[in-house]
Amino acid sequence: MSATPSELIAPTRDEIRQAPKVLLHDHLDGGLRPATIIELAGEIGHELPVQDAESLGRWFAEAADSRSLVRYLETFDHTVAVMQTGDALTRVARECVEDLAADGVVYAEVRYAPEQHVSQGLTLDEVVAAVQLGFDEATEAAGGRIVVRQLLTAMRHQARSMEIAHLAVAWRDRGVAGFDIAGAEAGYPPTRHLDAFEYLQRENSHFTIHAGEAFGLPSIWQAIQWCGADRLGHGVRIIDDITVADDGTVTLGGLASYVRDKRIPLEMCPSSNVQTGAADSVAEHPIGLLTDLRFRVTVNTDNRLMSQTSMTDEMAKLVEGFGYTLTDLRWFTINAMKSAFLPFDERLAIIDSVIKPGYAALGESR
Ligand SMILES: O=c1[nH]cnc2c1ncn2[C@H]1C[C@H](O)[C@@H](CO)O1
Ligand SMILES: [Zn+2]
Repeated sequence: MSATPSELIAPTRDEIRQAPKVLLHDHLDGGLRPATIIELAGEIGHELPVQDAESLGRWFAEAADSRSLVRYLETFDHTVAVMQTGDALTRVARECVEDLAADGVVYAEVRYAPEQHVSQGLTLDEVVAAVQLGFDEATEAAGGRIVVRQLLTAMRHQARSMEIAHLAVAWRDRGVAGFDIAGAEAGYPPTRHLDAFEYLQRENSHFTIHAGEAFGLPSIWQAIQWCGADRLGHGVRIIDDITVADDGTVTLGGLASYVRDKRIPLEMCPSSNVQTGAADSVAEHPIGLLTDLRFRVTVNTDNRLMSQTSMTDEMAKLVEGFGYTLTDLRWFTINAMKSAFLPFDERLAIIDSVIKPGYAALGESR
């Protein structure tokens, strides 16, 4: 069978932007517009390293470009500082959805840690409500072009995961689709929060765990085999359990086999991984091999501000690095939608009525 043109021709940036995209791993406090940070900081007297929006955007990218997750995470001090009131949270949430919709994202799960937004007196409940208000306002304004859900994150070095898990369950029918843990990985294994994960499992809830980013296989193994994670945030170090011989023969270890066999979704964030040192470049990112081996790979932004990126940018970089076509981008997108923490019928509806027609309109119809 001869290849169709879309299988041979690299999609243009404009085609990638138009194509429906699904985002499962995006931090609310990692995606603020620089101009918004400056305005909000001015209102509360928070001192920023630089004063104009363009330099601030550059500052975040350069400071995050540290080859160290711990140093990368220090940049969040400034974004979290300006997200301490209901109005600020609602604004940031609204702008996040506006930016994602303008980028052609049709479904997004956006995460943040409610416990980091209570320093000026908001309750955890008020934090979630303020974010939801922003999401609701923006999705309504977008006229149904985008569906957005919250994921509530607990910080792995803190001890509030059980509270946050309860919060996620309490908000499950009001816009919260799941739970996550994030923050410095080395020294803070997922099993530290085992009680929260066991509680969520008993509640039939969904959760993902940042694992296999700044620490290797033991973290992934714990996340899956002890904690029962539905998905892996990054999971890029699963590559350590795969060997490729000189003749090209690939051997999967027990954990890598399990992850692939069980179709455990990998929330891969190429640009972020280059900044934290988890990968040397996007073109050398393990996403290439993992895609070839048909792991359940998804493409994500992680932190649009710190990486100065978008879903279109991440996909464009992968197209450049690996020669991916619209067929591949559609595969990533359907993988992501299948892996969403949304009820099955709603996932299917978006695949059938939004994603497939969207790619077909661009000439990708298989
Ligand atoms: O890539 C990441 N790995 C671990 N933690 C992260 C990453 N990106 C953001 N975070 C942290 C910093 C944020 O303040 C927190 C909640 O979104 O999650
Ligand atoms: Zn992340």
